[in-house]
Amino acid sequence: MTNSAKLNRTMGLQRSSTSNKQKVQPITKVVKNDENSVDLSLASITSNLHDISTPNGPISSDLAYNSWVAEHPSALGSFDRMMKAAKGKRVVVFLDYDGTLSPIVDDPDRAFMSDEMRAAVREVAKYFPTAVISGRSRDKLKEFVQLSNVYYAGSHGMDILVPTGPLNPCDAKNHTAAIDKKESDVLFQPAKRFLPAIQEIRTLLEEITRKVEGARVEDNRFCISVHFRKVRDEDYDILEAKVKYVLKNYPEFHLTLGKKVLEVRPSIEWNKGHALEYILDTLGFSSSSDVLPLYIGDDRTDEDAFKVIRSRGLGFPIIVSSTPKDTKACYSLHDPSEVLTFLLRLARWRKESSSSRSLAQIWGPGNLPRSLNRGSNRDLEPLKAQGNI
Ligand SMILES: O=P(O)(O)OC[C@H]1O[C@H](O[C@H]2O[C@H](CO)[C@@H](O)[C@H](O)[C@H]2O)[C@H](O)[C@@H](O)[C@@H]1O
Repeated sequence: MTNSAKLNRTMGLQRSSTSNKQKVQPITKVVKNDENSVDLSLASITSNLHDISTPNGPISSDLAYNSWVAEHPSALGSFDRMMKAAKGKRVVVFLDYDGTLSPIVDDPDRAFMSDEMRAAVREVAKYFPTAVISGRSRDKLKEFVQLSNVYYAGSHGMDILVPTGPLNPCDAKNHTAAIDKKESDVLFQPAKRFLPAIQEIRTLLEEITRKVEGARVEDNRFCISVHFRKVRDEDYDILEAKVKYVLKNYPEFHLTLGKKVLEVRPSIEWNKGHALEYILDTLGFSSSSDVLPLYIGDDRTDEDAFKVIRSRGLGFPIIVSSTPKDTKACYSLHDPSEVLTFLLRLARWRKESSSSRSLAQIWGPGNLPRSLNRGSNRDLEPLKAQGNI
C-alpha cells in the first residue's frame, strides 16, 4: 500500500451518500474471479489508468482502492467517531469467520485463527454479546474458534445455538432441544427437513467431482461447499457444469458463489441477515431501539447482514477487503490483522468506559468532568448522522 493510501486509511475518509446496488442472489452463471471483483463505477473511473506506470509499478490499483476507501472509510480511522455514536447504545457484535477472523488459505481445514485473534474475540465477548456467523458447519466453527463465551451460527445461519429466550411461536417447529448442550440452550435449524437430500447431494458431488483435479467437497451440514481454489482455470467450466448437473434433480436447492467456492444451499428464505435478526430477537433485543449491531465480514453472504443493519437504521456494517468491492457495508477493514486491532480497541474502549461509568456513580449524575461525559443524543444514530442511509 502506498503512503497516501495508508494516510487515507488512518484518517478514515468520510463516506459519501452514494448507494450501492449489488444484490446477493442465487447465481445462474458464475463469475469466477470473485476475490478481485471491482465496483463497476470504480472500474469505469479507473479503466484508463491501468496503463499508467510509475518507477514503482502501476498506480491504478492503489487509486481504485483509495477511492473505494473514501466511500467505505476505515473502521480504524473512524473508530473514535463510531464509538462516540455508540455511547449509550447496547452494542451486539457479529463476526464472520473465514477471511475475517482467519486468513484465507488454500486448505479449508487449515484456516486456523491465531491465538491473538482468539484472545481478542474472548475479550470483546466479555463486554458485548458476541456471535460468530459462518458458512462452516457449526461444529467445525466451534472447533476453530474454541470459545465458550460466544454464540455460534453455522451453515450461513441455518444452524444456530442460542440460550432460550423470548422465542417467536411461529418458529417453534424449527427448534430442537440441544441435547449435547446446556439445558437452557436451543438449536434453531430452519433447513432441518432438507438434511437427507443434502447428504445425497454431498455423496453425488463427491463422486462427480472426483476426477477434477484440485476440486474439494466440504460438508457444512446444511450446505455443501465445492472448492475450486486449487482447480486449474481450464478445468473450472467442467466443474461448474458437473455441480449444476447434480442440482438438476434437486429443484429445492440452488447455487451461490463465495471466494473460489461454489455453495449448494436449500432454497429457503434464510441467510446471515435473518440469523442476525434471529439472534437479536432471542437475546431479547428485537424491539429495543437502542441496540447497535456491529457486523464484520468479508464475503458475499455477509452482504445480507449488512443489508439488515442498514434497514434497521442503526449499526455498523464493516467489510473486510483489500480490493474495491461493491458492498452494502459502510466501513472497511483491510484484512484480518486490522480486524484484530479493531476488536482489541473495541474491548479496550468498553473497559475504559465501564470504569468511567463507575466514576459516574461515585461523582453523581451531572458532576462528571467534561472529558468523561457521555455524548449527546445527537451522537446516537451513527448511520443517519453519516448520511449513510
Ligand atoms: O462465512 P464464512 O465463515 O466466511 O465461510 C465461507 C466459506 O469459508 C471457507 O472457504 C473459504 O476459506 C477457505 C479457507 O481460507 C478457502 O480455502 C476457500 O477458498 C474460501 O472460500 C469454507 O471452507 C467454506 O465452507 C465456507 O462456506
